[in-house]
Amino acid sequence: MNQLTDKQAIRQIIRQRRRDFFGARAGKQWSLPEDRFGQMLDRGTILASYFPHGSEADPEPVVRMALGALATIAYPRVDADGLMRFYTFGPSRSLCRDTANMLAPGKDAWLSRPDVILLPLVAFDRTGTRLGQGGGHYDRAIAALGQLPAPEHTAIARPPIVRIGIAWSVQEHPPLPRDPWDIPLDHIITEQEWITP
Ligand SMILES: Nc1nc2c(c(=O)[nH]1)N(C=O)[C@@H](CNc1ccc(C(=O)N[C@@H](CCC(=O)O)C(=O)O)cc1)CN2
Ligand SMILES: Nc1ncnc2c1ncn2[C@@H]1O[C@H](COP(=O)(O)OP(=O)(O)OP(=O)(O)O)[C@@H](O)[C@H]1O
Repeated sequence: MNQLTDKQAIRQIIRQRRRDFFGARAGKQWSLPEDRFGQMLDRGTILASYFPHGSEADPEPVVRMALGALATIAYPRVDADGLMRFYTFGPSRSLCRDTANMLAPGKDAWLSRPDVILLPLVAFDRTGTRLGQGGGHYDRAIAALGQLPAPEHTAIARPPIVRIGIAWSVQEHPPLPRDPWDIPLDHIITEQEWITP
């Protein structure tokens, strides 16, 4: 099997597992297995979350922690040019359906550059490989953010964006295929544990 069909086969298996797990869970609520945010989140940090879809894990416990630290929350939006960007809510706090048909901040939202990104995923492995929906949205968005110049008047390079996968424990898979464009995760948080490859 080549890498492409490999990825697709794994997506099918894990999506089914995720649906079964989600369907059987009486309480969909979960809490963070441990608080390791420490220095990661504080006033002024921009944290990108996402609106969960279907049986995806809900990043709500992480968002609640971030709001407590006075961080700002951003959400992804797939724009008409097919590129995904991150936005914080504008004055109207309106939502729209983006071109991927996901809930997203509306027209007046502000384009932003997150410091920490929570990534939805289909499957992950312990080395930080992430298998998403197959659109390549997150890999392309993070690659584009990395190319932005540092803020004006500073000689200091931007710190790298921290990437945290959010998943149910059943989405773990033995070593996944990794393509050259796949940007690895720094951490994975499940309802059971915090994994740092
Ligand atoms: N909650 C969430 N928001 C997100 C993403 C995501 O994966 N999850 N994305 C990540 O790139 C972007 C949108 N891209 C997407 C690309 C494809 C599909 C899709 O085809 N979904 C299928 C399968 C769902 C399932 O069973 O798991 C579907 O809706 O039928 C959805 C979103 C941005 N926002
Ligand atoms: N940095 C990049 N530049 C150009 N193309 C890219 C980049 N990253 C990914 N792609 C393209 O996106 C396609 C899908 O990639 P992949 O299967 O890894 O998606 P995914 O990470 O599972 O999806 P998603 O992030 O949307 O959930 C690939 O065919 C690849 O060519």
